[in-house]
Amino acid sequence: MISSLQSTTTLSNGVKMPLLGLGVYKSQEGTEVIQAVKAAIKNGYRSIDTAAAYHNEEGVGQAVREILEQTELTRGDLFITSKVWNSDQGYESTLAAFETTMSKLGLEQLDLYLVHWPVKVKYKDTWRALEKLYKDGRVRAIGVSNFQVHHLQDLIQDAEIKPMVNQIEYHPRLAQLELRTYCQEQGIQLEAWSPLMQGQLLDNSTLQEIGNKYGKSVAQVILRWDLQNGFVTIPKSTKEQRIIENADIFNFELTSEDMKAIDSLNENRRVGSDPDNFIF
Ligand SMILES: NC(=O)C1=CN([C@@H]2O[C@H](COP(=O)(O)OP(=O)(O)OC[C@H]3O[C@@H](n4cnc5c(N)ncnc54)[C@H](OP(=O)(O)O)[C@@H]3O)[C@@H](O)[C@H]2O)C=CC1
Repeated sequence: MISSLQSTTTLSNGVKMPLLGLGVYKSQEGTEVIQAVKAAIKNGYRSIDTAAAYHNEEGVGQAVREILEQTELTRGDLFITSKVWNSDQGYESTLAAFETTMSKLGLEQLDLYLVHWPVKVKYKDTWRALEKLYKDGRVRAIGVSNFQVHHLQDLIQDAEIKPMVNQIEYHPRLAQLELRTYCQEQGIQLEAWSPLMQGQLLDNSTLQEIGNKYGKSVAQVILRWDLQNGFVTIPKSTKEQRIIENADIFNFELTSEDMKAIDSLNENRRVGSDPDNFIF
């Protein structure tokens, strides 16, 4: 149920994942990311989305440690995600990358580990490494990111464990309809990255009009639309006021007309790379 900032979705293996989390891509390692993560958790967030490629896992880990010392929260209250980067893909290299991530984070167990991008030829070996980490209890859930339907079909046909999550670019300009249907059929939880289209939708008049009806900002309208569409969402901000604003989405409900009006903004337009054509 979408009722509060602590609301969760249940992944296919029974693990509960918060519906809303803080993204930390481009949050600078050190003071900036530490302050953002602490501000988020102090204001009720329970989930943080980082990656080896963001070069801020040490700051995320430090913020988590400080929060656990300063509050009554326990490690089990928090949900930390990281991702294996493209140059580390392959079986042994993923296992090694995971150890580096864990020592940077200073954690014993990760909540969710994702294959960051579907690096051709390698992603199946990478997935076998994630399956091992899961079976060994090092991670509570495993998933992928930026996988298209054909990548998922290819992966699943050889996999022992189906991905529990697919984290994809998703916002009102990029509806991902086919992928969405496929993941829902397969029981794969969808998670929206760049939900605010990196700020590019904030002056959209349709979204502004909908927001005005509820006394909500465009960011809040989009994030609520994510949740009502069944997505976990992870907006990024380093500013406490916006971190609070982005989480204040549990006290209103978009009508089906609002949802349709937002759906109609789709242009199949990305701000990030195309998973079928990326070079990094
Ligand atoms: N798996 C993948 O390949 C990818 C995953 N991600 C994940 O998704 C997260 C979110 O995506 P991201 O690309 O960061 O972009 P978002 O769509 O979350 O937008 C972030 C931008 O919007 C600004 N912003 C945030 N909240 C507000 C607000 N309420 N009002 C006005 N401006 C606002 C932020 O600025 P400021 O910080 O100054 O507030 C920042 O410039 C990432 O941080 C990362 O964790 C992202 C890209 C790829």
